[in-house]
Amino acid sequence: MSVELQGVTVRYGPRAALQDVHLCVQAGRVLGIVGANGSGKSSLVKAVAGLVPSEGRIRVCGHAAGRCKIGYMPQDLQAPMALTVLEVVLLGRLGQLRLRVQPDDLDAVRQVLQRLGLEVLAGRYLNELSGGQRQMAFLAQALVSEPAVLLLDEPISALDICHQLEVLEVVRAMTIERQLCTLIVLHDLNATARFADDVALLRDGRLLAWGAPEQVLTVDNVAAGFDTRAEVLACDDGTRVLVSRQSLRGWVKR
Ligand SMILES: Nc1ncnc2c1ncn2[C@@H]1O[C@H](COP(=O)(O)OP(=O)(O)OP(=O)(O)O)[C@@H](O)[C@H]1O
Repeated sequence: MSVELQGVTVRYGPRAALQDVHLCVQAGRVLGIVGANGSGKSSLVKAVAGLVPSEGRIRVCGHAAGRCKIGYMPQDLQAPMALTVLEVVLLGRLGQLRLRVQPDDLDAVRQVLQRLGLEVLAGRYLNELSGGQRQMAFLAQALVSEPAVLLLDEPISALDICHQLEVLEVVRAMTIERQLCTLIVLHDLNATARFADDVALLRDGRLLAWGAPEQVLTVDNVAAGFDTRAEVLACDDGTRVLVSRQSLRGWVKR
């Protein structure tokens, strides 16, 4: 199983948001997608989900985009608020649901709620939750569908550092256990370096770099991708941490 993009372009009207992107994600691996605001990250993920038309070739588990079982968590989380967390997560089983909710559907929901530490919220209404709790409920919805491909668009943007770590650990563990192809959009470059097997760096819709985190998240690529001067610091345990030092854009006053 794999997700393959060959020469993929996404246009909104005459403007290309993504241009001629070539990528591949194998089963059991996490691809971190990074890039500046507006660089085309969400457009890439939506193209794989079959939610926006694209040119070029996208193969998802051997099929055209949109024809394989996909768990998708969008960046903008809009939902009918008169639903409980359990109901929202159950909606992730829509593909499997029959006229009556079966025990295995409820089991799957309970398991994913437990995995994310959300059991205590199961009966709570979405509009009574914090932004981070709501974000975790939607992550649970994406995971419960038992997808072959997991597409997560900024799934930790509202989470505290502890929940960020836990969520990324769960995503990585489930990717390996279930041999998923996981594409995850993140703004945190250090979290990406730590949790992704491969990283794709986009700039103005083009793929600037793709490969192992230490090859992609270099000082030069960060400058080219984000107009930011960064520094790499070595930690005691051998890991590297990127620290942004200075915007390289002229309009920032000092
Ligand atoms: N529905 C749309 N109609 C027209 N233009 C769009 C639409 N969606 C996105 N765009 C444009 O396409 C480009 C890429 O947008 P996209 O949302 O893919 O970027 P992104 O990298 O996910 O950004 P961010 O980090 O801010 O979420 C941007 O210039 C954006 O303005």
